Amino acid sequence: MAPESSANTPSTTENRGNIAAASGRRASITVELAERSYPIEIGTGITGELADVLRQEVGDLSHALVIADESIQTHWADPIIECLSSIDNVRVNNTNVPSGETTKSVEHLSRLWDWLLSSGADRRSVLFAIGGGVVGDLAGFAAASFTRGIRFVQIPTTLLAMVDSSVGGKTGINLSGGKNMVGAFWQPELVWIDTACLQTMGERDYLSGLAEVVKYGVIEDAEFFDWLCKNAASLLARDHAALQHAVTRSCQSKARVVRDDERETSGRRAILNYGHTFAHAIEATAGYGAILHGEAVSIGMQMAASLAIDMGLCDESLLTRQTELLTACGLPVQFADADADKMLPVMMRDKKVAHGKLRFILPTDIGNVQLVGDVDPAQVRSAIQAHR
Ligand SMILES: NC(=O)c1ccc[n+]([C@@H]2O[C@H](COP(=O)([O-])OP(=O)(O)OC[C@H]3O[C@@H](n4cnc5c(N)ncnc54)[C@H](O)[C@@H]3O)[C@@H](O)[C@H]2O)c1
Ligand SMILES: O=C(O)C(=O)C[C@@H](O)[C@H](O)[C@H](O)COP(=O)(O)O
Ligand SMILES: [Zn+2]
Repeated sequence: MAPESSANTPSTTENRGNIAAASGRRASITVELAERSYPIEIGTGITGELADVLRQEVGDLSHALVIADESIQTHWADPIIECLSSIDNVRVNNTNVPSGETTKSVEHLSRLWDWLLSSGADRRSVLFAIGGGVVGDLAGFAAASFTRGIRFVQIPTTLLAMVDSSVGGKTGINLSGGKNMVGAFWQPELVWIDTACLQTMGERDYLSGLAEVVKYGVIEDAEFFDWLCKNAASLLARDHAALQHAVTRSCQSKARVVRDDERETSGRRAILNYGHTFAHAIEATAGYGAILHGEAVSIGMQMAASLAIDMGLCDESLLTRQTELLTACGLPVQFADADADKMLPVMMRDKKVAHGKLRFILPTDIGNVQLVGDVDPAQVRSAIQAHR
């Protein structure tokens, strides 16, 4: 076992303090990245406030290119388009992509490039991604690559996208052999989170988002982990106040980590990958979409915790507490079809692999993780077997 970095820094008042009340109803968090800094605005039923925020945050807006998940076009994208059209001298084009993980593909990316071209997009145009993580990742990469980069705005409509994928600028698509294998770091101009969207989500997709919320508690926010243990029932009931707190706290966590290591070079940002080496292999081997990303992350965090116990990094009580919280959140904690023979070759393509060696984010206690290299593949197999 080789701990490569103690990837955590203690939480301080300073780095918890990046939140401000933007209005009576909205909270605002800044992702501090010098000239690439941008706000995350969080509230419920706030579409009426978007035009003013765009005037403030996205200057020189004359052409909006709206890419929305087809299933939320009427309910959530149309009101945004109405708002954009109400801004003086703004031309709006709109297209849809199909729902589901298989849309994060080179075929859909290529169609979006052609659509951008035929819509007359130029370097002053602004792309709006409305939907879950699939749309955010795909449309974000279209923005990163079209004419070598145009501005974009993230309008996440799923819990997972609100707490994780819309923030931090990781964009990309899948290859059949591996998740997110082609992409770019490309930060948005603004993340606009209206938690009202969560009320129309299907149960399975909604619960999937809770896995990434639990992740923040384990990797760097023990106090939030305890809050989640006490408030899981309110989150399951989609209580507005509980959601506002969970989304805000998660975005604060993500903003802190991204500020400290935007491009995952120092090891700090890699903590957001807790459970993901296993999760991405589960998703790819099960076939994209069969197991949702958050479900795979839940199972992957269990496997990572078992690996950490086996390596003497933490004790059993961590796994017990994590299992209890994930179960209370209605998430799976095992995967009967997990096949180490199929998963290990996929895991070797993980982006944390260095010099041909697997590296994992492993917990030492709730709120603390380490980037650990040179792990014995036999122990990785045992961790997979432990959660079948
Ligand atoms: N870029 C990042 O940092 C990052 C972080 C985490 C996850 N991800 C990626 O995000 C993806 C998963 O995102 P996801 O969970 O949002 O999945 P998703 O985008 O597939 O959305 C889940 C489902 O919810 C539907 N939907 C969206 N909004 C809705 C609403 N308000 N009401 C009803 N239905 C709605 C969609 O049509 C879809 O069927 C994965 O590809 C994962 O790899 C990226
Ligand atoms: O933002 C990050 O950094 C993350 O790792 C967040 C993860 O939840 C997310 O699933 C991400 O897409 C995984 O990135 P990858 O680099 O392992 O593909
Ligand atoms: Zn993830």
